[in-house]
Amino acid sequence: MAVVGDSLFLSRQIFAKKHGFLVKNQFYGVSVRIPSRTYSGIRVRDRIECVRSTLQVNLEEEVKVSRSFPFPEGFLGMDVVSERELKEKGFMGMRKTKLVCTIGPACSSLEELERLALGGMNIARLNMCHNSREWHSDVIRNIKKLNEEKGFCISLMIDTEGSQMHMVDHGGASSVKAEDGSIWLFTNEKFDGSRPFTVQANYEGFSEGITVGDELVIDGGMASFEVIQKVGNDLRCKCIDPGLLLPRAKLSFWRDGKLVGNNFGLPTLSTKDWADIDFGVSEGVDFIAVSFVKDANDIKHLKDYLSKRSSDFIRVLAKVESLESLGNLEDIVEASDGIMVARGDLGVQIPLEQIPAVQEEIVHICRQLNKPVIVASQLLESMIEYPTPTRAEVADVSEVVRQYADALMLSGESAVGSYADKALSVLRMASGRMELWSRQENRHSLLSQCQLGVALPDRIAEQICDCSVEMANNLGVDAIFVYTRQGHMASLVSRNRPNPPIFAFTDNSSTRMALNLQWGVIPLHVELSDDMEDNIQKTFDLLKTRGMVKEGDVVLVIADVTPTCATPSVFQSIKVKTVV
Ligand SMILES: Nc1ncnc2c1ncn2[C@@H]1O[C@H](COP(=O)(O)OP(=O)(O)O)[C@@H](O)[C@H]1O
Ligand SMILES: C=C(OP(=O)(O)O)C(=O)O
Ligand SMILES: [K+]
Ligand SMILES: [Mg+2]
Repeated sequence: MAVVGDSLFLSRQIFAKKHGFLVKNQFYGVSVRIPSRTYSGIRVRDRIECVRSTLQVNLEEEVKVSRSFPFPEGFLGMDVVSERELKEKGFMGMRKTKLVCTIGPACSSLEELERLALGGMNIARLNMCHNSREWHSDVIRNIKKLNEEKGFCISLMIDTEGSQMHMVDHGGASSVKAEDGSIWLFTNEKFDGSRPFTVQANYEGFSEGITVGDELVIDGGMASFEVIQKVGNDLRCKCIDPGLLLPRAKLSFWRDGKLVGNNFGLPTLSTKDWADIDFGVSEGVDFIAVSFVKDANDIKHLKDYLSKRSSDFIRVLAKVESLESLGNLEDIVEASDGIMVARGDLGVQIPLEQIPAVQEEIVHICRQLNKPVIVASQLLESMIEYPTPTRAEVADVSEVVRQYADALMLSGESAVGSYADKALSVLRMASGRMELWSRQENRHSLLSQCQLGVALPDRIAEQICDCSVEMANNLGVDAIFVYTRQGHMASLVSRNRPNPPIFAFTDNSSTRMALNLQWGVIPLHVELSDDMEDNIQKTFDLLKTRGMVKEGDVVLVIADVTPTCATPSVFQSIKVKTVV
């Protein structure tokens, strides 16, 4: 590994030998951060040429090995599941809503992960609350192995633990019952094993600002207590609503129907979270989901940190799961690369009956501001234990799809459940059915006019995407092809939720993995040249050889690949082409 102060080689071959490898004289496998410019991605060849002329360049930080497998000639990177779906069901049969699975002990072996991959998992989520980094690292290795060897395209997400008040495990018991009227001591004092009627909180300041008469709610309503005495930092409480205390159950305090002491000034990212983030960077994950985001600064701070640490563009998702985040929603959405509606903790901080409306509002704002949104938690909760979902659960999943969220997420259903594959297939079936219904019934909810871009090229891009989707729907084209480096145009097209699938061609590896989260987008890898006609012909030929398009298919083509020598507006284009 090169470090700060190292100088950089002269020849491509020597560089490759040290930090990557050459295949057919093409350079693969590393990205390099050089002062004032980042050289990243797969095709470093041209960039190496320009570095060559500088002769000696100080590396700003260590050279990082990123996406490390060489793409063979003609590599498209279309995941085998989408390819199979296309061949079996045609363009219109392709699923649009993306699926995220939380990986836990019930699905972490290579075989189990492959079953989820075959079932349509687009993103694997690793919840850093649980298990060791070594364990997560093994899962990441397995997912990368499946991508490289079996042709899947599964993106990786880590989810931070965040600073949250909860009970610590109580001496191995899976749960403890709190009976009506029983008196309990809540303390931060550490003790081994279990003590009757004593609960240990994870955070020493947990009782700060709490007064006699406040209500202590466990896991958003599993059980409730009234604070009857404050003894130093400890709280003596009487159970007023009996229930189960599970390991790591969440604690929240209420006064006059309002949440009090919102995590008491704990930082959004703890020391452990920063270490987990560094772990994610070194493992080359695609997304970092930040728990308990309070405001946009939390996100800006992390994005700034990542831009200095990683030469890959790691997307930062904000989890909306606190009262505070709801107050700063638009700013948070704007600052982040996507949102997770984390209904689990949200249900601890706001009354449950408010969740459906809040969810719909967040999904709507994300679409307006062009950010992907995941709806998470308890979608199919009963399937942790049972092989079929309840009718209410299927209705909930379908409602998320009807609202046009980008992705659905499994938590315990896949992480610890007995029927992970079945739960995934319920998501697949329910989303496919609701998407079809929405199309057939023409239920498109049109975007309300909301101009995102300010500069002319951005406004042009937006107009092209809005109009092209109207065109694609009216003409009934088979597919939309978007040529894009950063994925912006692909996401603008996705935002309009078109009837046909969106094939997004990019030469940027992190763009390809990030687009996995976007509704209706099938990300593909292609070497993009400045000659757009050539790009289009090349991809048509490739897809035709693979049997994915055939003569007579009609494709709407949008280009967003701007040659360095031209002004952007000249090259953003839209055309309809028939495959010949
Ligand atoms: N990596 C893991 N190792 C062990 N258990 C896990 C892991 N990830 C998730 N789980 C289990 O799955 C459950 C549901 O996952 P999730 O919703 O992500 O977490 P939580 O319930 O803690 O918010 C967790 O409560 C935990 O029991
Ligand atoms: C997804 C969520 O976060 P976590 O599982 O990390 O608590 C949630 O609270 O809904
Ligand atoms: K988490
Ligand atoms: Mg949460």
